[in-house]
Amino acid sequence: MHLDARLLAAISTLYNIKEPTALQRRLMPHLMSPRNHVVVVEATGTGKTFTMLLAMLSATVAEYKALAGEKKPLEYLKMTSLFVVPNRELALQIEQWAKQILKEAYPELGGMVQSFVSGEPYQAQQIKVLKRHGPPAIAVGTPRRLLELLSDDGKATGAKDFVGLRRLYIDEVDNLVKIPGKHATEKQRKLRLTKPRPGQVLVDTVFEMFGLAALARAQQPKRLAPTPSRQHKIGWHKDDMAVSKQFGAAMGAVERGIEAVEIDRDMGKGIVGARTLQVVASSATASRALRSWMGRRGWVGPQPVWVTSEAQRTPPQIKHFCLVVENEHKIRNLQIKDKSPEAALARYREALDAKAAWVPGATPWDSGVEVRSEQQQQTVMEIMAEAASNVIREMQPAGTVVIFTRADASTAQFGHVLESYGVRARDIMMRFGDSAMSGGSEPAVFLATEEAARGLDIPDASLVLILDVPKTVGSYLHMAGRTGRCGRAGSVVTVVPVGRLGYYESKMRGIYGALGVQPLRAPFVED
Ligand SMILES: Nc1ncnc2c1ncn2[C@@H]1O[C@H](COP(=O)(O)OP(=O)(O)OP(=O)(O)O)[C@@H](O)[C@H]1O
Repeated sequence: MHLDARLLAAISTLYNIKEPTALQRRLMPHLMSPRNHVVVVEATGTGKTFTMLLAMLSATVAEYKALAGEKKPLEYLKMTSLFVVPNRELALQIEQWAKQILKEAYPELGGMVQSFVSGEPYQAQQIKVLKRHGPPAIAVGTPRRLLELLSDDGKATGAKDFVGLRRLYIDEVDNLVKIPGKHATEKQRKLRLTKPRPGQVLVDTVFEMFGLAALARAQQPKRLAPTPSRQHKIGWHKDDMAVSKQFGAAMGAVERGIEAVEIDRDMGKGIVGARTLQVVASSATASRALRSWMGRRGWVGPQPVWVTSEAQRTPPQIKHFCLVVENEHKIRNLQIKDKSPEAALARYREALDAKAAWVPGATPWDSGVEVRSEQQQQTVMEIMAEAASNVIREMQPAGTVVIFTRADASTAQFGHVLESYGVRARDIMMRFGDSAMSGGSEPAVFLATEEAARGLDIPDASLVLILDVPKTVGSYLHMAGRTGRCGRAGSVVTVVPVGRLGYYESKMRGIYGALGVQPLRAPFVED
């Protein structure tokens, strides 16, 4: 199957995309083969999400044309593709891309895509669309919201709609399932087993519904919808444990479902050429543990196609800087370790002295977020805001700035403090409603949290500021990856407190080491 020519013309007009990237050349043929399950693990900003959407649109347009050509009712095109993403912002972005592309290429198919996310005014709009037009061909949504709708068969959508599902695309898969890491405690592991994340529940539920619906279709065409007691059982918000207990059976049901679809040669009446449910999972960070977990669970079948390179997970053109706040009056560049034995001995002596002189809670940096007093939090915010405004002034970014705020400060609170330092910033969500972000020549500045910005594409982002110690290497990689998109230049400045006995500073060294990147010295800061 080839990519639809009108869709290609549209992305050329809209985004000036003329040539496929190396990743797209490798990935697209697999996405376009419905029998292939695919796992994509590539650096941030390489076009994974965009390519998945393009394949989904192209396949759906082809199915639309086939049905229209045979004068078959278009309702068979309901819920053929499901795009699951971890956050509302990413779902809205994908929907926006899809609507822009369809408006340019196939204006009559604009209603083919609908996002399903939590919060108003989105929920009211979704229900209105579902009531008026029924489920869309392509649903893009967050797990929690999709589960709510799925378990609400009467009002919105339900298992019966899944008989036609052909594509299940899972973006940022590691964030959706969050399997316990290498160093997780026994308690954390148990908790995740008994309380799986909504993303995991959703995917397992979809498999089950798809399998059961296809099976029911093959055997008892008139009884597709699950019984009310069954609907209750699969309701996430009512009893997620009940759902998790059914997981074991889920994949078996899918296999049987697939067989049933295969046996039902007459499926052409309802589904154009559907034989299997194609599953595609992607992320810039998918650990070995996650990959084997997906394999064991059968999410991507026994032999998925792996599209991955051993290249750096962080784009090589991104420049990394790290500033360390020692106290209210001193900020400096991260010290790069001299690895000689003399230097190691000197560091050891310094650490002993520092330990002897250390007074618990003496500075805001010493205490954890949860025990920091209000006054201390305010001090930390002031210092970070001042540092952020200085970095923006000194670096003079050519494009948008994205600031990741500290975990203990709400973006609204921090925005307020930042404004007193002359930087007008808005929440990242505002990007969807208001394009006139910056006044005059000032760059647009957005405030974000790690969770809300996962996977977001801000093509002209040229500076990312991380005002906290990233939790993990993966956290840093995804935050940093909001810049340097698709080969463009970008800088990332992380501002961290020195931490108790230099702990945060050495954590940053560890992160850079794990990613194989060398932080640069910011010339505007004295060492
Ligand atoms: N062939 C191409 N040439 C130039 N730009 C492209 C091409 N294909 C996609 N792009 C652009 O590249 C960006 C890709 O963003 P996308 O979100 O898909 O990347 P991603 O790999 O999913 O990133 P992340 O890992 O951060 O989620 C988009 O702005 C898109 O317009």
